[in-house]
Amino acid sequence: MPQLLSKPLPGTTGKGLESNINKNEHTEDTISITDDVRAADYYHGLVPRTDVEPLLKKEGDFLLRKTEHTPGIIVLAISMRVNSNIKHYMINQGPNGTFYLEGHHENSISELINWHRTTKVPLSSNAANAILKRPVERPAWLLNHDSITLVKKLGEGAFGEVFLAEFSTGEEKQEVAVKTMRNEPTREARLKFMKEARLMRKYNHRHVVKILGVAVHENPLMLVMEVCPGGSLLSYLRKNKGKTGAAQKLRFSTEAADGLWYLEKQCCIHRDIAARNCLLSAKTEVKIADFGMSDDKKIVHDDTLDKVPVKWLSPETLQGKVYSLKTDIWSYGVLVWEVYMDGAEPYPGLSNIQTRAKVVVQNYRMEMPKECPTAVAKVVYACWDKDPKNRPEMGKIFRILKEVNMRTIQSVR
Ligand SMILES: Nc1ncnc2c1ncn2[C@@H]1O[C@H](COP(=O)(O)OP(=O)(O)OP(=O)(O)O)[C@@H](O)[C@H]1O
Repeated sequence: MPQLLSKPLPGTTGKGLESNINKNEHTEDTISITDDVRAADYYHGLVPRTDVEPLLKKEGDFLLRKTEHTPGIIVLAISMRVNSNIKHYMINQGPNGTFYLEGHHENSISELINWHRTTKVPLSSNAANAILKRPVERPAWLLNHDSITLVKKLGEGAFGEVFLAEFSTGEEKQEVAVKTMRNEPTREARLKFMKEARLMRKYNHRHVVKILGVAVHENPLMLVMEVCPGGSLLSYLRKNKGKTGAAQKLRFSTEAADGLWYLEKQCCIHRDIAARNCLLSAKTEVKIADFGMSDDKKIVHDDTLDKVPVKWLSPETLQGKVYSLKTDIWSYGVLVWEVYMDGAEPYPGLSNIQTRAKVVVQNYRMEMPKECPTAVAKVVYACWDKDPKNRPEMGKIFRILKEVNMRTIQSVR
């Protein structure tokens, strides 16, 4: 029985900042990620197969990555395209410290890979075409921990902390925000983290937070994104209670609609639209953030309904556990309510259970405050139509709000 190459990831013991994260104290997570492996262009770290498969385009394209072989057991594997499929071959370690796939042993992993490349000996005797041809380099979004310096904590999420950080690319340094994954993430948590990053990579819009990449070579996993110095829209509204003007509230609502319209066109169901998940740039422009629950499907069935934002969810989602773009439209209505109510908690005084009963059974809807323009209030009520088919699309909402903006500007003149 071959010995597995790598050991389970132990916890990080680093002390750093206000948390126990320090980029300079790398987790000694495996016995074999030696410098030659770490430095190899084709070493991709702990990246799920969903992320590497699109990179392996031609027969013989290959890369090296870490993968969770069985729960808690991390191994090194060569992923490659063979006979139009993607195959993953685990690297084994011999008792005397050598590395091998089947029969041939070498003293290091890079030597083993070189040997298979130059001799053209297939990686498996069962796959004559499993011949290594072209090493696939790490894509630009796969970052090194060394290029990220954490500066200060900005906030905390369910999976870890968010930091202000400095990201260096060669000579250039850039301020970024880094979402970290608590140490020793479960496989499920790690896959969720990578999925969030994978979705964010697809989007490019001025009202959607941009991702620069992920650092996954070691713990803690890091998601590097544009920094939004204004913090969350919710905390801004609360801090500026009674001071946020009508024009600004309309702008916040319009910009959020713009970002969501873009996501709607990309077929992205965000699933957690709320003021707490909108961030503000230095110029207080709204950026839709937190894609931790999102999916690029038309419909998502999620049986868990555990820890869900009940007060932001539509009746059919609460009842049928089904999420669609129309769920986001409903949540957008709640977001606009939050904006016009200076960040108040929706359904004041009601618990989640009471809210659910009132919304689903009694068809109760919150009232929009008087200061909200009639056209905007009408949009919100349309977003809260019991029948998802009657809810407007985001493009229409954006156009209506834009028109209200124009009328406001003209009346001021
Ligand atoms: N790009 C960013 N720029 C500035 N601050 C940010 C950024 N991203 C997050 N933050 C801060 O960190 C806090 C936590 O963000 P995060 O998205 O992890 O938390 P969350 O909303 O609880 O998400 P999750 O549900 O995924 O745990 C935010 O409320 C915000 O204050």
